[in-house]
Formats: sequence, C-alpha cells, structure tokens
Amino acid sequence: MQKLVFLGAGSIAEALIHGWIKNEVVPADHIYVKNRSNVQRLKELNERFGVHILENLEELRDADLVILAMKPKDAKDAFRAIAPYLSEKTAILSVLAGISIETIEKALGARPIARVMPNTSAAIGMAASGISFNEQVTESQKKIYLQLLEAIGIVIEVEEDKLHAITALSGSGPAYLYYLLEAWEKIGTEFGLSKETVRKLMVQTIAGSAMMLQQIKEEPEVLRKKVTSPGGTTEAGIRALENYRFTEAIFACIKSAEARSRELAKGE
Ligand SMILES: NC(=O)C1=CN([C@@H]2O[C@H](COP(=O)(O)OP(=O)(O)OC[C@H]3O[C@@H](n4cnc5c(N)ncnc54)[C@H](O)[C@@H]3O)[C@@H](O)[C@H]2O)C=CC1
Ligand SMILES: O=C(O)[C@@H]1CCC=N1
Repeated sequence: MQKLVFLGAGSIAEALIHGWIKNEVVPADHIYVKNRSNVQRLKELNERFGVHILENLEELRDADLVILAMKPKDAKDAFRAIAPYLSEKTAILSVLAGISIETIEKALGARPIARVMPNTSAAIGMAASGISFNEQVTESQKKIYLQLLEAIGIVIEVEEDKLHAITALSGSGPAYLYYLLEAWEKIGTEFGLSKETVRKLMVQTIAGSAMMLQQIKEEPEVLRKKVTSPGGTTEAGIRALENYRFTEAIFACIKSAEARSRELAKGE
C-alpha cells in the first residue's frame, strides 16, 4: 500500500502512526494526515514522524487506505465530506467507537472495510485490538489488515456485535488501569512515600502481574490466592474491596461503557 490517509489526527491516530513507523510496517512517506482545523497538530506529526499533511480532500483519490480516526460525533460530517473523493480501490479501516460497518457502507459505498477497536498502547506495539470485516474484504486484504494490527500488538477477529464489549474492555481498558494507578499514587503519598516511588513499584507490579498471566498459564484466581496468605494483608485488602462491592463496580463500569458504544452506534 502506497498511500494511507488518516482522517483525524488525535491520540489514537498518533499511537497507530508511531507503532507502524517504529515497527517498520509502513514507511512514514506513505502516511498522510488530516484533521478538521488544527494545522499546528498536523505540523507536529509531520515534524515528529515525517508523515505528509493531506492538504485537500482531492488528494484522497489515489489513497489505498483511509483510516477513520475522528470522534464518532464528527463521523457523519466527515463521511459526507470525503464520499465524493473516494475511488473504487480505496479501502477503509475504521477505529470509530460504536459506528457500524453498515453505517460506513451506507455513507461511503460498498468497499473493503475493517472495523477495528485498538487501544493507545499501539504506540509501543502493545495494543490489544478486536477486528471485524465486511464481505468485500478478500482473504489477501484480510492478511494486510491483520499485518497492520499485529504490528502494533495483538489482534483478535470477532463478530461485529462483540466489538461493543471489546471497546468497553480493552479499548477503554488502559484508562481504567491509569485511573487505578492514580488512586494508588494518592494513597501511597498519604503514607509518606514519594509519588515516584509508588509509580515505580506499582507500574512494575502491573507489568509483572500481566507477564505472570502470560507466561505461567494459571487462572487469575489461582494466582490471586497464591498472594493471599490466610489472615494476612491481602485478605484484609480484598475484604475491603468486597465491602465496597468491587465486582459490582467493575461490572457497572464495563456495562456502562458497552452501552455507550451501542448508543454511539445509533448516533446518540
Ligand atoms: N483514544 C483511544 O484510546 C481510542 C479511540 N478510539 C476511537 O478513535 C477515534 C479518535 O479518538 P481520539 O484519537 O481519542 O480522538 P481525538 O479527539 O484525540 O482526535 C480526533 C481528531 O479528529 C479530527 N477530526 C474531526 N472531524 C474531522 C473530519 N471531518 N476530518 C478529519 N479529521 C477530523 C480532529 O481534528 C482530531 O484531530 C474515536 O472515534 C474513538 O472512538 C478507538 C480506540 C481507542
Ligand atoms: O472513550 C472512547 O470513546 C474511546 C473508545 C475506546 C477508548 N476510547
């Protein structure tokens, strides 16, 4: 693919660009970026990664792949603006939360479309992505899409309806973990530790726990129980979480995010 155009130059676009260039999957010279109005932001991406700035929509005509990376609320306007400039050969990769393949097909015509839900860890090649394809995607195109996503982490193909759940889990997931770390830092400093010390310890704790799950093929429950000495500190901590209805809070979190993804699909 010679020309990949990002429509939307925000955080997820940056993460994908960073991942593709760093992992040498797509040369910077093949990447173009466009946003709505923030020219400074485009210049910043140009200077940082060497990607081109798409000056006008006419230049979409020879694009091989258009990546839809604006906010879902801006998608309708964007579709209307770009539809006249897309040629038959142009394929689509959408990262829009909620917006269905059917909606994209209706707006941009029947063409190869991959709907992807990555996360911002794409920037360091550690994304967890879900992906669905429409019927126009051939087996060889599928391989190219998967290659693009595997270059920035892991990717799992699912039926499209499940992307709402994936959005709520791994799409938003990094934010939940950062939020958890924010809380740990607050309480850690209340105990007189420096923020830097808490950060160092807890980032390693998150990374170590994730690696344990990956490398030692045991259930999280088994690993949790290995930490939890009878009558010990972990037991006391977990009891407090239970008192604050930890599982219910997590369920409510994921259900709310999943429901929001379904609302976005309806344009709400
Ligand atoms: N941030 C994240 O962790 C993830 C975001 N997503 C999805 O990615 C999309 C973008 O999210 P962010 O990067 O966080 O948003 P953002 O707000 O950082 O960036 C959105 C960009 O879209 C541009 N834009 C708006 N209308 C446009 C148009 N008509 N043509 C071209 N560009 C236009 C804006 O100027 C801005 O550069 C959303 O649809 C979101 O659901 C998906 C997975 C993870
Ligand atoms: O918050 C959002 O809507 C997007 C989708 C997943 C992560 N960020």
